[in-house]
Amino acid sequence: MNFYEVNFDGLVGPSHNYAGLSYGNVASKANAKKFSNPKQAALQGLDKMYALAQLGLHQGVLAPNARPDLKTLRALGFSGSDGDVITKAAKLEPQLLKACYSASSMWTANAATVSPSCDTQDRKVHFTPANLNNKLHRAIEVETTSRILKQVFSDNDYFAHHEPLPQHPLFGDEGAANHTRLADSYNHSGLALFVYGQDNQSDIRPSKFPARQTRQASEAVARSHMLKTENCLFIQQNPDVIDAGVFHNDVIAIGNENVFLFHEQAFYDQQTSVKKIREAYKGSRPLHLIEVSNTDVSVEQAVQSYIFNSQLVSLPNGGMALIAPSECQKINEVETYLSALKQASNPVNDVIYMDVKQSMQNGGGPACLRLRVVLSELELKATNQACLLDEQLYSTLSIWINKHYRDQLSEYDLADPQLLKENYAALDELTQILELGSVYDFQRE
Ligand SMILES: N=C(N)NCCC[C@H](NC(=O)CCC(=O)O)C(=O)O
Repeated sequence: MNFYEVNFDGLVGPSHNYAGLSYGNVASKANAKKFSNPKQAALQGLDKMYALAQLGLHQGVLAPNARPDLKTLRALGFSGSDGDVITKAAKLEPQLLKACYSASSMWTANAATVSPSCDTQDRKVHFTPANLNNKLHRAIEVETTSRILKQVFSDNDYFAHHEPLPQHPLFGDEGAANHTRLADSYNHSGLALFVYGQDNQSDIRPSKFPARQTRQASEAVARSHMLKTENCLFIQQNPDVIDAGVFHNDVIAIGNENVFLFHEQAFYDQQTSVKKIREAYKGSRPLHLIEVSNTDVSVEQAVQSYIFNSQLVSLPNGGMALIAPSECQKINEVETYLSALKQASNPVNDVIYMDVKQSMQNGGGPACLRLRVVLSELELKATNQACLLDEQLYSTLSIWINKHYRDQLSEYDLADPQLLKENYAALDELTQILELGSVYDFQRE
């Protein structure tokens, strides 16, 4: 049976804004307080999805969380009408209001870890929604994200949904951003490569910025997903690059099928880590381990350009394409490296640049915006078809965005209770378009 990788991109929500909420994420801090353009952001994301669909790839859409998150604000003691809650929070705790207004669920690489059925011992596709424990604005995503995933992959014969890991720093889990699968092809069982920032039993950790993913979290996910021990590898990210702004492994490495592209300084004790990957890989096709040297692209350039946050996709007619952020074209060394990469003897034979600047300014490149789900033909049929992008859905979503989204948002707009009404009206309509039922708190009260 055929298996496909389906990219489920997060639709950028109508409250997309720059709040400087992510300590350790250089772009988030640098662009704090800047005006955002929600409509443009959502259209950029949708255009990326459409471009991939036009390459002949299966493309899915994941609905955003509803913002503002009134449930959290009410739990923190803000009471009265919805408008009262917003007004009081804006006055007394503007930072909390920003956290509850973040559109951060757009970065669905952090929505969950997913293991395809050819890797799991019960032959189901397993999902663990990420607890995103390190940041408040992200930790509040998990409940709704989990509901959405259950609505998209609802058939229990094919899909297994786990509870998120306990909300405690010991089990900080950031989902697929720290997980790569290396295999001969999507049809074959593969090596689940988990990259963690910190092992709670070791002192090797960054000194400045937080390590968001723990080894203990990755191990728990691998256990729940019933992966074979011999098919899992846990390696540590280089703490120094976390301190340089690499807050997830997908900012310094990218894998697809039998290709793994990574920076020379990506991992702790890199030589040993790479040796372990080579030994653990059981495919019969050659594994392409492509190490990018610091002379070709420095860590700083990698963080600025997000070269490793490209999507590496297998094309229907053979070969692979790298879907890179257009910021890569602004740094000579990076562009030169990418031109050489597609000429070199490896499966990557095309580089396609994509403009997702609105997301990039918050530290989210093309790969952050998508959750990869490898599905067999039958599993794909069992998936909510209203969430799969075709010409019709592309056009419906374009109209929906143009109708509901504001052109511009500043932090002061978050204090306006009218924004809440607009957002909820838009999302209510979206759940009908994507046939999700009542996934939002405001629809369930
Ligand atoms: N690399 C991956 N997979 N994801 C990128 C996530 C970016 C996100 N930015 C933010 O949450 C910024 C929000 C703000 O500051 O307004 C984060 O740091 O968690």
